[in-house]
This record gives sequence, C-alpha cells and structure tokens, in this order.
Amino acid sequence: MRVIAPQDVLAAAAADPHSTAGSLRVPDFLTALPAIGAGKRDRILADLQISPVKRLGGLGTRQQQALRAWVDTRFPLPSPREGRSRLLVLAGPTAVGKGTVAAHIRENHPEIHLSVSATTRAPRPGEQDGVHYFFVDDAEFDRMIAEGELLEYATVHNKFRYGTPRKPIEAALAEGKTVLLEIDLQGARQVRAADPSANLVFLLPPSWDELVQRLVGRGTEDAEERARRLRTAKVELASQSEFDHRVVNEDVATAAREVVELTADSAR
Ligand SMILES: Nc1nc2c(ncn2[C@@H]2O[C@H](COP(=O)(O)OP(=O)(O)O)[C@@H](O)[C@H]2O)c(=O)[nH]1
Ligand SMILES: Nc1ncnc2c1ncn2[C@@H]1O[C@H](COP(=O)(O)OP(=O)(O)O)[C@@H](O)[C@H]1O
Repeated sequence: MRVIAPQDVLAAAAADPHSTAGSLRVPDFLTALPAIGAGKRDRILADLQISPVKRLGGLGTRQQQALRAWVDTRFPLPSPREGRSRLLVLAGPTAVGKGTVAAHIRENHPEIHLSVSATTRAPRPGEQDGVHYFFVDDAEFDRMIAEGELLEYATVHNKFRYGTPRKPIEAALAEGKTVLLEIDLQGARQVRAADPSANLVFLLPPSWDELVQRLVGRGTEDAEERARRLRTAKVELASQSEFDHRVVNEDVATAAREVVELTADSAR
C-alpha cells in the first residue's frame, strides 16, 4: 500500500487550509517525520523562519515553498511512478470488466506480458490450463507458497485461492517487457508492498447500476453470490484512492487503450 509522503500532506494543506493537514501545527508536522526530534525541529523552524505557532494551512507562499524545498531535500520522492514502471496491476470490483479488458489487451498487444495466475478453482468450459490459469489443487498451491514461488496470493470471494507465479514475471521484466497482472485488491496491495514502484490501476464501472447489470448479465453467479460480491464491491470501490490511476470501463477498447498508455512502452 502506498505510504503517505510528507509532500502529500503539504499539498493537502495548500489545497485546503481548513483540512486536517492544513490545521496541523508545523512543529507537529516536523516531529512526525522520521528522525526529527525537538532539537532539530527548532533549528529547522529557525532556518526556515517559521514561527512555532504556525499551522501548515496558515503559511505564506514563501514559507510554503521553503518548507517544501526542505522536505524534498530531506525526503526525496522515489522517481515518478507515472507511466514508468513496467509492472502494471489491474484491479477493480467484481464484474467491472477486468477479465474482458485484460483479454482485449492480450489480443491486441502481444508485446505486453499478461501474467497467468495459479488458482484452486476448477476450469470453466473453454478455459485452458496454462492460458487462462494454471489450475492446481490445494496441495500444489500450498507447495507453491512454501517454496516462495508466488509473488502474491489471496483467497478471493471467500472461496478459492489465486496467486501470481513469480518466475515468469521476473523473466518477462528481465527481457524488458511490460507485465500486466489482473488480480484482486488484496493481491494489488501485496504487489505494492513487494515493489513500491509498481503501477496500480483501478478499473471503475461507469455507474453502480451498470456494475450490477454486468454482474447479472454475465450470469455466472446465483442471486446470493451476487449479493455477496456486491457487498465486497462497495468496500473495494472505497479503496480506489490507494491506486495510482483510475480508468473507467465504459467501452472496452477505450479502457484497454487507456491502460496500455500507462505502460512504460507507450510513455517512451
Ligand atoms: N490476488 C489475486 N487475485 C487474482 C489472481 N488471479 C485472478 N484473481 C482475481 O480473482 C477473481 C476471480 O477471478 P475468476 O475466477 O476468473 O472469476 P471472475 O470473477 O468471474 O472473473 C478476480 O477478481 C481476479 O481479479 C491472482 O493471481 N491473485
Ligand atoms: N465496457 C463494457 N461494456 C459492457 N459490458 C462489459 C464491458 N466490459 C465488460 N463487460 C461485461 O461485463 C461482464 C463482467 O466482465 P468481466 O470481464 O467478467 O469482469 P471481471 O473480470 O472484472 O469480474 C461480462 O459479461 C462482460 O462481457
């Protein structure tokens, strides 16, 4: 999960002086930072000519700029993630169209390596082992976890386990390819923890009603299961701010293009 950078707090305070960030006193902001104690705090305030009674939202422009410059020097941001990382994660609520968008990308962008997950669920008609998923039993999934073969794994919809095999991804990245993972929210968080430079994309439905329609229209779950997934979807939609990018899946080809444009290859 993305850790909030001090720069984010300053930006929030500048955007809205009455926000929580804006009402934070500058000395409290400073001592919340790693390795800044009372002594250093007072020296920094003196250097930047900021009174200790000031709140972040009450700083003048020059003071804001001075504080931001100090933060940038002391806590440099990692290189910008936007459009750069070659590890792209596509997540989003049930039935938003993750699988459909990923399939469109697989067909039209052979240069992008689409990760094939391992799963303990049974194949559906038409699904091929090694193409759509690696279908494994519980013992094999346990073995893959024990041997460290999975980059991330999770139990999805309280039922079956799904995981991303690490080796093929490392091989594709080593070849300079862009890798796309179509996984659930828990998995996306684990990937972020394992590789903070990963690019996280959240696929959104055009509306809640449309999401319900797609779930019903797909016809793969009964009413009880649909209700359960929709409850999970509400929670998942609330997590969208953890993601680097949001793409609305109104039209499959457009959404697929927007996802591809976030990859390193198209940014070059
Ligand atoms: N964490 C994680 N989730 C996965 C992985 N592969 C697929 N998923 C998620 O598992 C869920 C169920 O996928 P699937 O069985 O194909 O059923 P669907 O919901 O009908 O598409 C989807 O939300 C996928 O995003 C994986 O390797 N890791
Ligand atoms: N842009 C779209 N417009 C209309 N229907 C869509 C769109 N994207 C996906 N669908 C349909 O919505 C349903 C759910 O899509 P799916 O890819 O299975 O979702 P997910 O993988 O996110 O669970 C499918 O019936 C699919 O055909």
